[in-house]
Amino acid sequence: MADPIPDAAIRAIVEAGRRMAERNWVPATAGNISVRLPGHQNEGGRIAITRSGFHKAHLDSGAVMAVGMDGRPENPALRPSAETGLHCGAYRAFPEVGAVVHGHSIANTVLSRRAGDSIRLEGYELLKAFPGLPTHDAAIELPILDNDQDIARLQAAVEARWARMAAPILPGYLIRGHGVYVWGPDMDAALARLEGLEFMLACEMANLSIGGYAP
Ligand SMILES: CSC[C@@H](O)[C@@H](O)C(=O)COP(=O)(O)O
Ligand SMILES: [Zn+2]
Repeated sequence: MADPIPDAAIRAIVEAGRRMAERNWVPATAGNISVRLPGHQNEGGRIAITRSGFHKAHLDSGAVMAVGMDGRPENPALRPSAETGLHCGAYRAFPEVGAVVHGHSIANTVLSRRAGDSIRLEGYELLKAFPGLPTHDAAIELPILDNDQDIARLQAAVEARWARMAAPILPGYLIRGHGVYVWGPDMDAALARLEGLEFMLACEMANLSIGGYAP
C-alpha cells in the first residue's frame, strides 16, 4: 500500500491554489501545482500533484494525489493533472526543486503569443526574485515554448531548450498562449518567483498599453 501524502504537502498545494486564484492566474480549472514528497516510493521518488480538472481556488485533500517521478499515479483510479509530465520533468532535471506551480495569467498568455522564442526582462527590481540576480541591473531571457497537447513531446522540447541554455538555467518558462511554469526549492520560493515574474509581465503589458517608455 502507498504511503499517505503528508498533511504539510497538501496544505502547501491548497494554499498555493488559493493564492494563485486570488490573483486570477488560474481561471476555470486552469493551472496545476505539485510538491516533491520525502522518501522514495519507487526508485525515482514521488510527488503530490493536483488532480485533473479541479478549480484551484477550492482545493482540498481530495483534489491532491501522488504520482511517481514517471508520472504514474499510485492510485490508478485517480487522474493526475494532464500536465504532470512537465512537473516530473522539472523534478527529474533539478534535484534541488521542491515545488512546481503552473498558472494561466492574462499577461503570460498575451505576451507569449506576441513574442518570439523568449521574452527579455531587463532593469526590473523584481528580477531579484530570481536566484543569482542580486540587482535590478540584470536581464533574463524567459524561454517560450510552442504549446502542444502532447505533453511528452512538449517536455522533450523543454529539455532540448534547456540543453541549449547557458547554466544556470532560469527556474521557469512560458508556453505560448497557454501559461507559465515556475519552480523553487519549496512552495514559498516557487510562489515568490511566480509573483515576481507575473509582476514583471504585467509591467510589460502596461508598458505596451501606453506605447512604451519615453526614451
Ligand atoms: C481549463 S483548460 C486548462 C488545461 O487544459 C491545462 O492547461 C491546465 O492548466 C489544467 O489542467 P489539469 O489537467 O486540470 O491540471
Ligand atoms: Zn495549463
